[in-house]
Amino acid sequence: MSATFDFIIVGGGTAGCLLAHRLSHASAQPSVLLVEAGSKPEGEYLRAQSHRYSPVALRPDLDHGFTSTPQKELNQRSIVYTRGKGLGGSSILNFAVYLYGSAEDYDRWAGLVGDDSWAWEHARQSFQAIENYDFEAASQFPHLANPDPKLHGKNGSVKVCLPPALEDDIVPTMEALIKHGEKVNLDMNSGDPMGIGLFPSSYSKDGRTTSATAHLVDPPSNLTIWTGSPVHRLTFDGTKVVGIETAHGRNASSSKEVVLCGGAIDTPKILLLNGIGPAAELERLGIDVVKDLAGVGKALHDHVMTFLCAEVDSKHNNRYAFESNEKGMKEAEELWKRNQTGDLALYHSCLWGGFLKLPGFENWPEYKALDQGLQDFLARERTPTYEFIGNCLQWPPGTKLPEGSSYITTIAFVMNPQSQGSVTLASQNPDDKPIIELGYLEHPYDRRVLREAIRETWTKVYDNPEVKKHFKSRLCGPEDLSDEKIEAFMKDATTTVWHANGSVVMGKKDDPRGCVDSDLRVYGVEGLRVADVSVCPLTTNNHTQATAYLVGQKAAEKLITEYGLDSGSAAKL
Ligand SMILES: Cc1cc2nc3c(=O)[nH]c(=O)nc-3n(C[C@H](O)[C@H](O)[C@H](O)COP(=O)(O)OP(=O)(O)OC[C@H]3O[C@@H](n4cnc5c(N)ncnc54)[C@H](O)[C@@H]3O)c2cc1C
Repeated sequence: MSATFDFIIVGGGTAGCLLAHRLSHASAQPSVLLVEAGSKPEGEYLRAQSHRYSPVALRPDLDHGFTSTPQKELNQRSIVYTRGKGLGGSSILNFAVYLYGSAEDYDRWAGLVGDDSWAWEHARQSFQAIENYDFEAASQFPHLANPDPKLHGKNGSVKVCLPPALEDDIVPTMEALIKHGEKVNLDMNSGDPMGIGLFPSSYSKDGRTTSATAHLVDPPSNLTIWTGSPVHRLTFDGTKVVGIETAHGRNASSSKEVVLCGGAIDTPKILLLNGIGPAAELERLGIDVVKDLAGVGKALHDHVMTFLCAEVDSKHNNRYAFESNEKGMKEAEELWKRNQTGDLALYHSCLWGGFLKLPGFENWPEYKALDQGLQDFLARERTPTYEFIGNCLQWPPGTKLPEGSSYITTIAFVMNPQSQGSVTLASQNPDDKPIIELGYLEHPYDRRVLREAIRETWTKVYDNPEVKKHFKSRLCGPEDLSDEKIEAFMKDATTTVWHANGSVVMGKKDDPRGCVDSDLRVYGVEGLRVADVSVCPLTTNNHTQATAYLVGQKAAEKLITEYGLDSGSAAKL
């Protein structure tokens, strides 16, 4: 006989751990089962700032190991599609940028789904409930970062922090850009992301916060956690979901609901395997249809980016000298282990950049061809056309530089991508990886944005006189800034930001692509909700972990209120 829980959460990732925490701490103490495919990750190297880019390489066991189909617009390249596996999900191995998105995103989200609880004013309160913002770090650079404490939370579990120290080149480079006309944004998480600024991150002086380190410390006795347990089957009573079965045949029943938090690739996979999706597609694979739902696995959206890297003289910065010095690196590891200080707390601890408009975008034919509602949204003051990051890993990684040289890596991103991909099943075997078609750059608007964003980023940073005087050579970038050369470069260099979303999209009842309603209930199936970034009806203008936390928080607020689990919490909505 299987054990029965009030709620079963499938996927202990970014959204899933937060949801498990909130539900299990509600005053009614509902019984909650959290079922995670991967392990409970341990290990010091997941923790230092400098390692923000390396968990995937160091711990392949924490990655689901997906690869996309060959991409038509990217010279038929396939993209390695990392997804976190283990308690914490993708928050274990993401690059830790912590940005909310624009107020415009949430207001548009609310409008698209017809539910004000997703609008900015409510989203802002939910963001505050999630975070524990460290203001001390910011106090050192008040002209570059000065968030208003009233707009941020102190009582949440996700530690959000501005960098406590900056590498040598960051302040001068930001100041050089500001001198040449860039607006500085003192709080990138105010709902207005426009301008350049220091990006907060989910690193604190204690290291990386994952959703598991934030939300699963000391779990209460009414929260049961199964790891190493990929869920393959949903169990049904007619069209009502009443439980789950894992790959190893372990069963559990739900007396209230099952909530899928498997992320933008696995959640549609679980639905499709269990007969919820486009009927014709399921029948072709011999899967019995429980609910014909055309949008499942469709509308996959993602941010794309290209790295741009230049060799500079080492008077600009000494990142390369640090990274290429094995002895210094070992000492830094020792120091980090001893007291979380030293070079590993400095190098790559800070990402800075900007969310900006591309000049003249309103006149592009690619913009004018979009529907009017979208054009209006893109034209709003707080909606960026592109993002750039001002310093990142050396690119291509491992490039050897002569003594006296270092590097600056910038990144250009497309915001509000219009290209669409899909997640479909390769077979009815749950062990088979799904087919991930990303559709990158297939929409002409995205190609235009990326082309102009590359030109703007390159010009803004490398042609700035303060940077140019240190410039030595191009390590990664277009041969020149003509349309032709940039477009050729895009085909070779465009890659993912791993922000997949929208594959089980939230929509109004009459929206043909809608899979869940604004309370996250799967249309036409009782007892089943989805709470992860697969529900996003638009790709928010940020890096998506904060959006995942927001969806987890909203799911908790809605379930707690609906089931009357915590009388005090109703006021929060
Ligand atoms: C390499 C990388 C870098 C990134 N960098 C950033 C960044 O710097 N800043 C930022 O904001 N965002 C970043 N992101 C994106 C961000 O981390 C994700 O959008 C977000 O974490 C997704 O959260 P989620 O809850 O939807 O899914 P996830 O956090 O991926 O959680 C899904 C969970 O479900 C589990 N699961 C899947 N299938 C099953 C099953 N059948 N049974 C049981 N469990 C299952 C998975 O193992 C996983 O634990 C990055 C992502 C990656 C991969």
